[in-house]
Amino acid sequence: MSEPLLKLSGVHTHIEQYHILHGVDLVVPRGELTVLLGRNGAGKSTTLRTIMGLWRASAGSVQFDGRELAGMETPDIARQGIAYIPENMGIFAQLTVQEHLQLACRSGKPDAARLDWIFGIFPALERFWHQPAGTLSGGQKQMVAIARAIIEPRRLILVDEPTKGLAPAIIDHLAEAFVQLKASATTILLVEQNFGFVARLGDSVAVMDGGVIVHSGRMADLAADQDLQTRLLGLSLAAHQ
Ligand SMILES: Nc1ncnc2c1ncn2[C@@H]1O[C@H](COP(=O)(O)OP(=O)(O)OP(=O)(O)O)[C@@H](O)[C@H]1O
Repeated sequence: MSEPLLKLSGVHTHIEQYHILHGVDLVVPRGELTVLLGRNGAGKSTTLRTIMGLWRASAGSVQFDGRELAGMETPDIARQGIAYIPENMGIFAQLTVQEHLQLACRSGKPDAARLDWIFGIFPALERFWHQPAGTLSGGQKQMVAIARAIIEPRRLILVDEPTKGLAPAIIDHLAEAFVQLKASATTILLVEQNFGFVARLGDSVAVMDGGVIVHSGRMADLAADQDLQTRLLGLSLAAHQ
């Protein structure tokens, strides 16, 4: 098997006086969609922010294609070809869809073929191209956030709970978008709580609890094993209620 694209080993993160990640070991294989599951407060968002350098790892290593990211500044991490879509999406209400995508291009102008590919995935973005993002629905804003992340080719995309607060029809559309993104050989690390959404999409899965990874394996194995789901997802929920 080839070396994973991203590998976290023994990562600890402190936020002020709080010790949040307690030695995270996580492997993200190349070209796959890896899902990070776990209850609220398990440390999933902190893991993504630590990879991006938005929180500093206090110990451990974050290897990206053999290069150490821990200690690097966030813009340098992004320059490795890593995009991050935070839970709040970071959309600017006054800027149009066009302006969001232009700002995300180093050349200031999206590549025409790439833009056509994105419009194929999200036709609504072409329709609302000149509209301020503040006037779009939650699902359409999520599409802007994803489009902005992939307007230039990326090696790894980190996505934090893209389905949160979205209607089922929009979630189905997003699932289709992720299928197309995967087909373009982009590696994806997706944080989710919606198991139905990711059970079909994920290649590999890791489950977090209490700031550590408590399970990792193939998503197909977890999706087919009710007992394992209950033990990992149900039990961890019950234990913390
Ligand atoms: N800025 C902060 N200051 C202090 N504690 C924080 C901060 N951000 C997160 N935490 C704490 O870190 C822990 C992990 O939070 P994190 O957001 O990583 O969890 P999560 O698994 O992504 O859950 P959620 O789905 O609720 O976002 C929680 O106990 C949270 O309260």
